[in-house]
Amino acid sequence: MAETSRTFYSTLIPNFSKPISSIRRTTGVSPATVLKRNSVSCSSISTSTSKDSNIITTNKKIPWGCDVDSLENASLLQSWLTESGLPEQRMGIQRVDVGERGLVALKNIRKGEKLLFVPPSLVISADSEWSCPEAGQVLKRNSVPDWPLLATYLISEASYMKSSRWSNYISALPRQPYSLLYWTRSELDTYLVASQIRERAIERINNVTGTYEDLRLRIFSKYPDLFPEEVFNMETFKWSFGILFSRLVRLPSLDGRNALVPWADMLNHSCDVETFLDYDKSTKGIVFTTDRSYQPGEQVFISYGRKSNGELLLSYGFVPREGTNPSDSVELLLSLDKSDECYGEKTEALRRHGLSAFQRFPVQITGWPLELMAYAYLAVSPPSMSGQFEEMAAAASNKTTSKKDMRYPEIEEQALQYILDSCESSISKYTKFLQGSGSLDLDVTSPKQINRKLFLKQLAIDLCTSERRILFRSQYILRRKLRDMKSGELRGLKILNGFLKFFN
Ligand SMILES: C[S@@+](CC[C@H](N)C(=O)[O-])C[C@H]1O[C@@H](n2cnc3c(N)ncnc32)[C@H](O)[C@@H]1O
Repeated sequence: MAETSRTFYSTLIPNFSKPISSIRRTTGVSPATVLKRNSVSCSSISTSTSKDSNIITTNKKIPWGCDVDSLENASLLQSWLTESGLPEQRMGIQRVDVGERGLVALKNIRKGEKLLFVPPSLVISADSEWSCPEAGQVLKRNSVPDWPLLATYLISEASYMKSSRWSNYISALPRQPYSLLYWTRSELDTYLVASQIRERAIERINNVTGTYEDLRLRIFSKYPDLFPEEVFNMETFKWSFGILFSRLVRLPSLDGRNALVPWADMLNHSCDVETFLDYDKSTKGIVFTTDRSYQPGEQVFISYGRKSNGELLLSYGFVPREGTNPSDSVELLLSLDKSDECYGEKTEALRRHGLSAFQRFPVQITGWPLELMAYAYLAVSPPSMSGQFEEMAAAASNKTTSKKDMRYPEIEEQALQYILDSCESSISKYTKFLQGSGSLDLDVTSPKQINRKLFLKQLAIDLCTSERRILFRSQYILRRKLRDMKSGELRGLKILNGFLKFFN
């Protein structure tokens, strides 16, 4: 199975590929259609220009969905799926140790077995029928891409409550999915100050906000009967995008279609398994093939993809235990020195290859990518090497196939020292956060807030500990390399001195 088939899709939301224009008002929408909907107040949205602008500050409850651990709604979902054609399963939804609710083996499951068989009729995709077909037609006429289309679809169906065919599915979805979308700006600043995931979360929140604003301006405001603001607002979009980020799956064997797969999306992630959801052409259903055996009562897992702990926190709201994720990585921020006399020239070369004077690169416990090394060469290279700036920038951008293993022995030591300095400055930020995290200001008058704070703090501590561990490893390797280089140089110098003495 292809790698991509296994991943819960979590890239940033695509922007509209072309401007949505020439929208005409449709007629013939029955007001009763709108009245059937349940209203959602948008009074909780903050549009202030404060530090928290673009971020919803109050988490008003969504009137659909359930508590993240509700088994009652999950069993209603199970009954409805069975009535709707889901074949008998070898797993059941239960309360679990990892991920609150999950799928548990009911029988012995062998390694290599195909499980699930969710038929395409029970899958939500961009082609699903709308309870309000006119709303779907408007979005399609305006070429709204899959992600915003599905986010709108989910809200639309949720608002139809029992009249939607997906009502049992939506009732079993978490009312507040775990995701960094639900962290306020000040929570991100406080708890993720050391981690580059903070930037990724801010980018994502801005992306979701921007996507909603785009839809509102270009479509919703022109069709208020189809998209009333009590239903289609920032709060409901935050919910639907939170659901998509944590549950949408990409199915390569169905032309890479993005889909919500009820029942299959009750499976939790484990870093120890390498099995992913996909459409199986022979059985005509969504399946996954087990890569280990399970005893009755054991929780069954899939993989959400080879993601770092930071990426798992960003989309799914959890951090695996330290040292258990072989795909873990930390993003290291590198930058050009503004006082470098070639700063302008280097920045230009980077810009031509889609990079900037500040760039993040992933570092793994096993090492760092060639792109990072190329960026470091560029950052430290002297004016005499300006003829090579272009190839260094190209290699840093990963867009070149040639010169992948480029080496510049004359500046290698400076380049490694530059990476070491960046690593150490990042380590000191993590250490400062981790040392200070014991003395955070907890509000003891509000137990709910304490729980939230403690919960977020624990996630941040887990993330920062795992990210710092990777940096410590890089620091060790870099120091050793530099020491070896220096002792090599010293040995070279001694040999040279010996020669000189001999000839003298
Ligand atoms: C696709 S859903 C899985 C079903 C989910 N547990 C439920 O009850 O709806 C993904 C969510 O499950 C939880 N989850 C999945 N794997 C997890 C893990 N290894 N540790 C903790 N939580 C996990 C996270 O809340 C994540 O956002």
